[in-house]
Amino acid sequence: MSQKEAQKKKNVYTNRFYYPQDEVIEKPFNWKQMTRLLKYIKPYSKTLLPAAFGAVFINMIVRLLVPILIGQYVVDRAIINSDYRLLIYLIVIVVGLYFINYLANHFRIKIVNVLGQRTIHDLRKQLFTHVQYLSHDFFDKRSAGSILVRILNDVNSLQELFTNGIINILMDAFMLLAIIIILFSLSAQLALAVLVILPIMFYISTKLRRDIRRTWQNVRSIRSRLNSHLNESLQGMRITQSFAQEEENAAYFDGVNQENFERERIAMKKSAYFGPFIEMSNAVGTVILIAYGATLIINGSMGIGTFVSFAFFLGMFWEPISRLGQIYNQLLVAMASSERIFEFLDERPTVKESDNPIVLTDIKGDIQFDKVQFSYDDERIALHEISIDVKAGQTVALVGHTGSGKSTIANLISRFYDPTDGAVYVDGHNLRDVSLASLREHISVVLQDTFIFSGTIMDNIRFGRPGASDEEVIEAAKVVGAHDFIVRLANGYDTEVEERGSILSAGERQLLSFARALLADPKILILDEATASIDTETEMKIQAALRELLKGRTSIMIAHRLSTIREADNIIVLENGRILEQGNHEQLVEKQGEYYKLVKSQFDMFEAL
Ligand SMILES: Nc1ncnc2c1ncn2[C@@H]1O[C@H](COP(=O)(O)OP(=O)(O)OP(=O)(O)O)[C@@H](O)[C@H]1O
Repeated sequence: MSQKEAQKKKNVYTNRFYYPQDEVIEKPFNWKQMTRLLKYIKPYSKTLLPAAFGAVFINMIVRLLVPILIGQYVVDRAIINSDYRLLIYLIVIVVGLYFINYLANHFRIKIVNVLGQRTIHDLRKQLFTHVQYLSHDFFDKRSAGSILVRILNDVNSLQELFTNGIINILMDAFMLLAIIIILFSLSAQLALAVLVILPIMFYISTKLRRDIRRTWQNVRSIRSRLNSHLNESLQGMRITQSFAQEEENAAYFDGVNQENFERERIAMKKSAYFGPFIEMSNAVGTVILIAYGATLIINGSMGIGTFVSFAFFLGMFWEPISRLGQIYNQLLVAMASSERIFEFLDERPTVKESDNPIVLTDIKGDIQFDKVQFSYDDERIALHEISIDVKAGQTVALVGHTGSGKSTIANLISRFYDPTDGAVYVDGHNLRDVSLASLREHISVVLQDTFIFSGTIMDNIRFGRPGASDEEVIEAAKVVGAHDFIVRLANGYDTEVEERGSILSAGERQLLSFARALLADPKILILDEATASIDTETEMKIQAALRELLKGRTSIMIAHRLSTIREADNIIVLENGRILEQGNHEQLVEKQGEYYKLVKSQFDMFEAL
């Protein structure tokens, strides 16, 4: 294989799960964004924040005091005058100060970590809650993986900033200033000589750090792709095996895995430069200190005590410098992450509530579509001037070829989208004027692919009405005929159903979702009937369960089974987003139109009639 072909193949393997917008790892510093980020610390501005600053302040004072005590008092007074008494006092004071420093440091680390964790927790909670309220079109445009990356990785990458960054930036800046002032006041000549290398050192270390940080960001982004790939592969394992695609799948995995290896190798290599570089700058400073400092002592322009204090302060000097460089880089990364987080937070639901929405406390269940036009993407029209009138308690079957607009009609009743033109009414209220939560309280949607959450069977049914008692859950299961199979499971209602309910059969999952819907006791039921062929016995059970479920409700069924369609009060036949005809089964069969043809072709009509 040529190199070009190999690269092309490699790209194919690594381009899956690639979200370009999530790859940007740094952005220029932006004050507005920073102020917005700082707001997340505000709730703690009267509790954790002052406590952290207090601890930092004590720590700084001790660190600045000790070298002065040692140089100016231990060396220049106690040692030079051989004053043992003073020496012992001084040692006790230094020990005491270090002990206070230990306590303050311990306290600081603890508080700063809690502060960071809390802020991250608040931000993640806000982001998730916000995303949950976004309209369907938001999720249509994005893959679950890319949303996941923002809620997990981007929020995580702010953690370091909130944990140490913001506190350290102030502490280090203050410390640096204090050390420079002290160095100059101890010996301006020596300070100048030693600090000449400062700008070069700061420049190189910041650049180096940024470079290293970027390489680690690259590692992080490939890791999240590895996760997405693994997640999808495991979910789709049965399909992979049934199509014997293990080899191809392994090649995809290896593509991402190999990339991960390479990026980690580069990151490690670059990281290996940093520690030695700081040590080397330290060494250069020390050489200047010894060479020039000794000269100053010998020619009598500096005392030994001052030299000792100077050496201590110089030793403390490099740490805040290198940390400030690190924080600066952290800030740039935080800019990119926070921009992506704020982009989600600024996203508003396209389906908006009016300022004074009508709260639907009790409804009858009438539904009207008045010349509804709808398009998902402003290009293709999914519904053309649809007018439908459903009376409370009626069952309406939507029938039509795939893509004809059946699910779209169902989506508009729940107001997951707003019509582009025309209006949908429930009990005479335009859906744009009613409160979303109160509307959806009266509607239950049973999808073809029933979603089972991890938890027990009991929890899954109770999802329909979280306040329901165990007895009510069991009663609902009995009415739809799910009770029998549930009690046969290992732990009955307490059986855990992980992994989207894979321990249950399609028919059982369907019955479970009926029980869930019945428990919710909605006035309007939207039901996407499963197309999966199930055995006649289950089919009959489901049919019986359906009859129970439909009693006293307005029902919109996306129907596939003739048995269901025949019982509907009204059958609406759709084609390319238009209503072709409507009526009950007998009327439509008599008409010998599209419905007749559809039934004939799909359901082996002659036998059924
Ligand atoms: N989220 C979406 N974004 C863009 N277009 C969509 C979306 N959902 C559906 N469509 C398009 O709208 C049209 C109607 O789709 P709809 O899902 O309502 O059909 P359907 O009759 O329910 O089909 P099926 O029986 O296969 O479920 C189709 O052309 C489809 O491609």
